[in-house]
This record gives sequence, structure tokens and C-alpha cells, in this order.
Amino acid sequence: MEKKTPLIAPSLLAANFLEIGKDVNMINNSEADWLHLDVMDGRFVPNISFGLPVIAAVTKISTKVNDVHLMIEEPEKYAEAFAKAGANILTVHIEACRHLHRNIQQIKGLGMKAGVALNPHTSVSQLENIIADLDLVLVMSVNPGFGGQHFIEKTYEKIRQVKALINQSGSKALIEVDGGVTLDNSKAVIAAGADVLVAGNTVFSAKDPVEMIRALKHNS
Ligand SMILES: O=C(CO)[C@H](O)[C@H](O)COP(=O)(O)O
Repeated sequence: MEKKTPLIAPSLLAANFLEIGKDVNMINNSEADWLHLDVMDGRFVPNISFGLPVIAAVTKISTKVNDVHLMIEEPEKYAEAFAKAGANILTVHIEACRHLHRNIQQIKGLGMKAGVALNPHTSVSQLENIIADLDLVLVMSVNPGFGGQHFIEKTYEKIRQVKALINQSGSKALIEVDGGVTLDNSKAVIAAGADVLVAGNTVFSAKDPVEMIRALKHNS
């Protein structure tokens, strides 16, 4: 079978926040492709992470694609501010958007790539009328809100369903998988159709995070 090299997006949620610049530079000097930045508001998810000032500081030194995952209500209120803070990709949750098409147009109009994230319970069929407009589909493989959770096995089937929808529709969207990704399951995640792997604890709790990023990238 053809070897597929995924894009790797280490999640800063698992970094050492006392030495955040050091961790961003570690990612800069690794084979990572994207820097994944998780924003949580304590409303859409039961946790609060970091917000605009932290992202503006991080993107000043990041040399990777800044991939911002908004786990927040009313993301349309903040899209412009995230563009100004240096986001290159902005992903909103389908469950948080009442006017998803408008939200996607807004993100693209601000010069960013647009992604939509699906919680584990959300059906792929909900993407049917929006898939052609998307640059990215983020498949959550844990319930959002916390790092370090176990990968939900049903996600493999969901990735295959998203892939089939993308192929059917002629969409160019990439599939990103987020939550509980490890060196053990990454091969199967890629085989199911993922293009981008988010990894938080797997990278930051590794003895050698740069080597772990390399291993994830070349493990398929
Ligand atoms: O979106 C997230 C949590 O809501 C994180 O990006 C995700 O959980 C990654 O962390 P880990 O790889 O440790 O599971």
C-alpha cells in the first residue's frame, strides 16, 4: 500500500505554560507542520484554556501554520480578533454555529482557511451542505475540553465516512483528527483517511518530543 505522510500538529495545550516560548521553539525546530492552538471558553466545553493575548504572542515566534481550534460559543464574535492574532486556520464547532455557512464565509473573508469540528456524537451527514466550502474537517476523537483522554474507537468509522463525503463532493478539505492520538493508533488513524494528526500529551510527555513528532510523521 502507498505510504502516506501525515501532517503533524502538536497541541500546545499539553505544553509547559511556564516555558511556552521554549516549547514553541521546540516545535519550530521539529518536523511538525502545524501548531495546534486550543481555545476553550468554559461554556461550549467545561474547561478554560488560553485566549487571544497568548495566541498573539505565540504566533509572533511560531514558524509553523497556526491552526486555531475554537471550542467556544458564538465564534463569529471573535473571528476577526483571531485573524489579527495570527491564526492561519480557524476551526469552529458545528454544534456552536447557528449560521455555519455565514461563519465559514466570514473566516475566509478574513484571509484564513476555514475548518469545521465535529464532536464524537455529531453525525457526518450534517456536513453534506457545507463540505464543498471547507478547507478542513476536524474529527474529535475525544469529547473536547481536556487533553490526555483515550481515543474513542468509533472514530475510525467516522473518519472513513468523512473521507467518503469529501470524495463524493469533490471537496478539497483535509481531515484532522484530534484527541488521544498515540504512536500506537496513528497508523490506523491515517489508514482510515486522516491527513493531519493533532497530538498533545503524546508529544509533550515524550522523553524526546522532537523525536516523537518525527516518529508520528513517518509511522504510516
Ligand atoms: O482539543 C483538544 C482537547 O479538547 C486537544 O487538542 C486534544 O485533546 C489533544 O490532546 P491529547 O493529544 O493529549 O489528547
